[in-house]
Amino acid sequence: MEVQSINQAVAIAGVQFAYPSSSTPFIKDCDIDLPRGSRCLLIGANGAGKTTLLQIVAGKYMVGQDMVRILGRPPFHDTALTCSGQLSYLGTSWRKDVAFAGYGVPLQGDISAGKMIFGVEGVDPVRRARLITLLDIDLYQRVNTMSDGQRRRVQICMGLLKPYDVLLLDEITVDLDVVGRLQLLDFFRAECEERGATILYATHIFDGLEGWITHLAYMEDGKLVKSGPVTELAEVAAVQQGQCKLLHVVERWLEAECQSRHARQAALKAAGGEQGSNGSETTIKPNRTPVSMPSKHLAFFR
Ligand SMILES: Nc1ncnc2c1ncn2[C@@H]1O[C@H](COP(=O)(O)OP(=O)(O)OP(=O)(O)O)[C@@H](O)[C@H]1O
Repeated sequence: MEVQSINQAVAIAGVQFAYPSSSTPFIKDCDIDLPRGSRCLLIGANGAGKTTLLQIVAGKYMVGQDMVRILGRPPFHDTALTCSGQLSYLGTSWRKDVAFAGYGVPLQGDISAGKMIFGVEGVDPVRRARLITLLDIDLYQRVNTMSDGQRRRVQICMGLLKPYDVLLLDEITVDLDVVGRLQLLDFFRAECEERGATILYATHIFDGLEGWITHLAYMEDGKLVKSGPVTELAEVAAVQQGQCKLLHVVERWLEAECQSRHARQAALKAAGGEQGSNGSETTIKPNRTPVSMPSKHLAFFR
């Protein structure tokens, strides 16, 4: 890998990763360069590999030291990156991990939100107060009496208490109401513009993201098929100029992906074989439409 510019926050180059249950790499051909201060939207169909890629970038899986660099350092090998909070990951597994291990406080327990939030040491009180207000947290409410969305707000608050340089978000706003989500997006934008923080955000909810994102990365079956600054992606640039909706652009990409998968499967079926959605293995993806299942299962859906 070339020497990284000091302005580069995230550098992903030639990353390859296979889950232990598979002999072939699922993640491949993924290159992303994000300068400091950027906000990159990571999108793709269910099962495309967004969470896997985010977890690789978060240093949860080992890949070659040159394949992923965060602030010039390899996240799996350089554990100080995550321990210091410079690299932070908030996602669905974070919900499970932090619920029982984060800061030694059980998030499902009979404890007030305030006790949990104020239990985190070394926090700037101004930042903490700003987050509590922003996320509209009732400090006196016990977390075991909270709704999913309220508990989610406490989790997000705790995850953002310490300022990060690079933040990885995996569908964290899914339980939030519309206003809460938009306010959080504004907070993130300010973090990027004022402090030079960098955000990589995987989501299926595009509301409020037009004009928010600076970069986009679209994954298909473990590969990045479109990525770069929004100004360099013609269809997304049109979104930024208000000519169309991001939702509709992504919908077109997903439909095209689906159609080409079906065409591949039909061709294989005609040739007498069976193939999985990535064209290399025979699999059933439970979150795909029935049409993508091997032909022997289609009978159930006819
Ligand atoms: N621990 C694991 N072991 C083996 N395969 C896994 C594991 N975790 C995920 N996968 C597989 O990797 C693929 C990508 O999953 P991943 O969760 O990264 O997708 P995603 O794009 O985040 O999907 P979604 O939008 O549904 O959250 C899927 O086919 C999934 O079944």
